Amino acid sequence: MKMTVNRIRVVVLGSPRSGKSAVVVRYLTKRYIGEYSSTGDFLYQHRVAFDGAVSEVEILDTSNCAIRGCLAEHVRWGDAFAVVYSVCERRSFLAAAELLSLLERTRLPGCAAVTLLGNKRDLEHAREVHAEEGQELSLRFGCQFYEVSAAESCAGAALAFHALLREARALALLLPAPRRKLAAYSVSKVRYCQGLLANCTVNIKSRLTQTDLQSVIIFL
Ligand SMILES: Nc1nc2c(ncn2[C@@H]2O[C@H](COP(=O)(O)OP(=O)(O)OP(=O)(O)O)[C@@H](O)[C@H]2O)c(=O)[nH]1
Repeated sequence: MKMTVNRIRVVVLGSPRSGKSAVVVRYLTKRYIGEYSSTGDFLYQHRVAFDGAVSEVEILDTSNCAIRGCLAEHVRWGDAFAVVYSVCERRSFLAAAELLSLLERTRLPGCAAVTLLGNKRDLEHAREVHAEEGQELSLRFGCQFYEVSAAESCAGAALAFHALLREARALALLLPAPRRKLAAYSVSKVRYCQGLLANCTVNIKSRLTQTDLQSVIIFL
């Protein structure tokens, strides 16, 4: 039997409409859904097994948190961060750089796993940010980097999240919790999805079947 070693909290940050929800749902359900509710944050729970151990993973898909004033709280809450931008929108890339800078300033160095995701790579004709620029930014901040397309395939999102979780788990094993956490976090501001995306079925503007929801518990 596999042993549960830890809980990993992942925060997904990025500009509005960069595709945060699309990437998260792609990873969790392997499905692409065109439109999502943008009214608030969603907390997803799932369980992953890799490298002979199980982790309980919480993924916080944020929306407009800079405007709503909960960004700092999210940054304290997370163990791992996926910073998403759209390769078709330079402004979202600059915002991603700001977010990486914020993470560097507010988290102890090397104490949080971070990945930079350039989404919408399927829209090559509308590209405004070259892959090399994403690569350079990730090197500057010492984080992982992937270009993905939530619309086109689930492979990129799965690879990126898997690598992020692996790094987060390694950090959790190496560093005691007080060094990773600078403050406790209240979940009162997020809609907590007990069970399998129970709340999200109402908010995602396309219906997920019960089978889809069950597939949220995935084993990598
Ligand atoms: N072509 C293409 N469109 C995408 C991709 N990912 C997301 N989109 C579209 O981009 C729009 C925004 O996607 P969302 O996932 O809602 O973006 P978000 O960052 O969660 O948006 P907010 O919640 O407003 O911050 C939607 O119309 C999606 O269908 C992608 O990989 N390729």
